Amino acid sequence: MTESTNTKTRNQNLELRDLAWKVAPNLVLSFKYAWAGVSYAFSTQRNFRIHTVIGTLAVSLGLFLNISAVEMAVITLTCAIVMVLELLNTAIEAVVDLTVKQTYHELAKIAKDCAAGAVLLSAIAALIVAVWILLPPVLRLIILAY
Ligand SMILES: Nc1ncnc2c1ncn2[C@@H]1O[C@H](COP(=O)(O)OP(=O)(O)OP(=O)(O)O)[C@@H](O)[C@H]1O
Repeated sequence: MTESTNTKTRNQNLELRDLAWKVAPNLVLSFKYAWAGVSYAFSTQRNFRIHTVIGTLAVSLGLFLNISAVEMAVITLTCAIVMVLELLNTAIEAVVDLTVKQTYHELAKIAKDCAAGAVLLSAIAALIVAVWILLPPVLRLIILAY
């Protein structure tokens, strides 16, 4: 690709970006919009609230049990992945609804089902990780108590 073709493509991309209703002019506003996305998901998506509560409980339990730094990192990352995928699932649902409105479309179904499947797989993985890491110290604590 020549230099002029590169410049032309870059200019076309910038023009397309101008089609956004609003572009964040600075970092603070970028954070504000990102936080608005998280707040929206929390207030409208029951699953996101459930994952937030379970994630907070898992991380708190890890801190309480004084597990190792690596184990703590694995628990935190696994919980974060579930929540990140839930946010992406919400974003995909919104874009699909925007595109097909209230009409049935096989591709809309595939997009939504796959996005939901991604959340499901990550939640199963998170459950396995939590049982693997948190269950042994919890059991030890129970055995010590009796
Ligand atoms: N426009 C559509 N065309 C075809 N199928 C659709 C369409 N909209 C929704 N569906 C089907 O209905 C299911 C639920 O869609 P919906 O938009 O209600 O997601 P949801 O229940 O909010 O999902 P989640 O619980 O993951 O947030 C989808 O997984 C898909 O199978």
